[in-house]
Amino acid sequence: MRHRLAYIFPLFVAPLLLAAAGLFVLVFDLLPTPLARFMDVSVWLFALIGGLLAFSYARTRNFFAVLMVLVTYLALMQLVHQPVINRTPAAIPPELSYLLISFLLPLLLTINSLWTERFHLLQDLFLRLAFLGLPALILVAVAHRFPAELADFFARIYFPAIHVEKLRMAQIPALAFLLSALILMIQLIRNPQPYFASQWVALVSMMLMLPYFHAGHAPALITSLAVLMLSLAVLHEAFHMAFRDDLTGLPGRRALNERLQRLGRNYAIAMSDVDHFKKFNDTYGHDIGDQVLKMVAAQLNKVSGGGKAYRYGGEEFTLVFPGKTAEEARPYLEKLREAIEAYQVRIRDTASRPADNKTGKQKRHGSQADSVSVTISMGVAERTSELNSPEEVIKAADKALYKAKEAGRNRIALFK
Ligand SMILES: Nc1nc2c(ncn2[C@@H]2O[C@H](COP(=O)(O)OP(=O)(O)OP(=O)(O)O)[C@@H](O)[C@H]2O)c(=O)[nH]1
Repeated sequence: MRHRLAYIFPLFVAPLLLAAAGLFVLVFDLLPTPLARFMDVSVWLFALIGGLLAFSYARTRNFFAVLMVLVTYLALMQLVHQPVINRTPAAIPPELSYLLISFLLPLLLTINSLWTERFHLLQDLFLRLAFLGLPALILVAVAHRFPAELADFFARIYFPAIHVEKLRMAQIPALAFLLSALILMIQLIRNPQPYFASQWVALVSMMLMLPYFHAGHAPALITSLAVLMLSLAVLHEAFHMAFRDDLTGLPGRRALNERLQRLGRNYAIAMSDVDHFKKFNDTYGHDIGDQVLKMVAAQLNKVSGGGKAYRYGGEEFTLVFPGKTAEEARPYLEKLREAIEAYQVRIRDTASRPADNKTGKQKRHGSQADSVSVTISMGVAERTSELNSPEEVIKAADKALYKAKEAGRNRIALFK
């Protein structure tokens, strides 16, 4: 859980900074006039950029999140702001439109984010449009036919004891926002992706903005920022895909190559490899092999002493220690080796457990029931006058790793 939080926290940085900047500007009324005039355009501009980015990376989920935030803003302006402020006539009473908007936004965003991209791009777009448009159309039709009843249903305070007046929102929409925020947070914890973090912040920002639909440039500014967060999430995800290893979440080979180009004059590099992993895979199956690789990666990711872990490929990992010699890096590596040796991975994949109950019981017997462990070997080398490029240091670390394997595995060898 702790290593998961370490992945999740950075995902919030950009969206929270944007939200905080928006709030700061609004509270202290700092929006310069030329920029304020740009606000109405910026909603469209950011939505266009976000939509195009999402579309070109085939992220239909992001595309619809951007679209829904944009439609929410337009509906708020046309169906609530205009009739209330400019007293233009409206087919549905603006109070009811407001209630419907504040209910539909969290509902549709949640359906959209629970729905993973599974189909062909156009098929997915069409299905989403139909499934997300349908509840909205039904509610609009009911609103035309029974406006008073629907308004009463949405605006009624069902539980006065837990009503939060400060939210300035009826209980059903508030509950929809709360549930949506909860579901998104669970999705984020289970699957740390920039999309969920950005959508969470965008959702909360939109929720806080809705009651201020009449307040100058506030709706346009907050909507622009929400769309910008969702657009940045697409870029962040593209970056993740290119630089992060999908299985372990560690930076991958490409990120390592980038890092190697920026190392200074002194550094140590360790190559580490899971011991007898082929046999492990053959015994427990590839899925449990994957679970073990994730555990190894999570442990290596905790490296201290200024080191950084990368997945080199397969069951091989690289640790880079800028400014350290191999001897200086050794104690930090030793700590990792010990932690991995001691770690018991619980086997969650029931399919790969022994099928018959008797064998299963035998396997589960004893204190180590349903868990497995592995060891790793490491080879370390440092930059010297003979090894003066990162590639040469990696080759030397690989040679040392081979020595560690030959010497019995579950140990660290220094290149000499
Ligand atoms: N489950 C799983 N296995 C992988 C993955 N990548 C590589 N492997 C397996 O890792 C194993 C590596 O085997 P070897 O390099 O021969 O290592 P070994 O001989 O078992 O062990 P040592 O001699 O101790 O290095 C192969 O069986 C690969 O299929 C992965 O992403 N997931």
